[in-house]
Amino acid sequence: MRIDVITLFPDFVRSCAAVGVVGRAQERELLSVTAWNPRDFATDSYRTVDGRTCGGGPGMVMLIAPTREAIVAARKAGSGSKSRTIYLSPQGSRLTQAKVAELAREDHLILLCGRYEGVDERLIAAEVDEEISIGDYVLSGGELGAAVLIDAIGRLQDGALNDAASAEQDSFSDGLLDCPHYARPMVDELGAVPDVLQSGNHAMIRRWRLKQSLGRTWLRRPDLLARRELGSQARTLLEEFRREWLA
Ligand SMILES: Nc1nonc1C(=O)NC1CCNCC1
Repeated sequence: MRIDVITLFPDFVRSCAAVGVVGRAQERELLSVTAWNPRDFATDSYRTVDGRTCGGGPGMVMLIAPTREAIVAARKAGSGSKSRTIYLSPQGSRLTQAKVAELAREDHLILLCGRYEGVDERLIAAEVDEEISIGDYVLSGGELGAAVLIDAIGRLQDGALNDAASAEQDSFSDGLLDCPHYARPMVDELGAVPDVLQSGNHAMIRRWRLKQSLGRTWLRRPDLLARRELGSQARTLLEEFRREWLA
């Protein structure tokens, strides 16, 4: 998968994509992340990329011309594979794991990162396929949104995680929050690892983990539970968790 990022801060984006699972995915050529700076496409001697907001008011807006040139160059670099252009913005649809999984199947993504008040609306209308928000708050730039997207998508590339199963067990991957995790020592001054996890009984461990995921989701994110069909085993486990919790 190829990801091109349009950003005034290419070093930031490159450094985010060079570490951890995403860095390893790039080394394994499962993913490439390339940054394009609109400033490199500005034609004036000041390399201008922003302009005053039309109609007055505070702040600057990213200019069409250099930003569009950077998008076109990124699209061309994708050597013909169909690209999908995403603008990171608070006006976008909230990012979910389902959306991450959908985008992770694309061959070529172009991520547009706004700065200042954002990007000229005409450029969004002409070049952007979808606006995505990473949350209902305002950042100083879309780069953190792009970094979040690159990380979430990168870890889903086949071969990126040493154990592919962990992607399936992550929070949200099955619409539930993740279960608690423990490492040695089995007994610590902070407490002991639950006995079931020391039992070696894999069926009981799977049952315990599902029960914990269901219970945590019920306690912390009932909205997720409301959206999820529960099978009979899940309903039984959740009931068991609720009874124990309320006892
Ligand atoms: N929330 C967000 N999810 O993606 N991008 C977000 C964001 O706040 N972008 C900034 C909005 C103000 N202009 C600079 C960029």
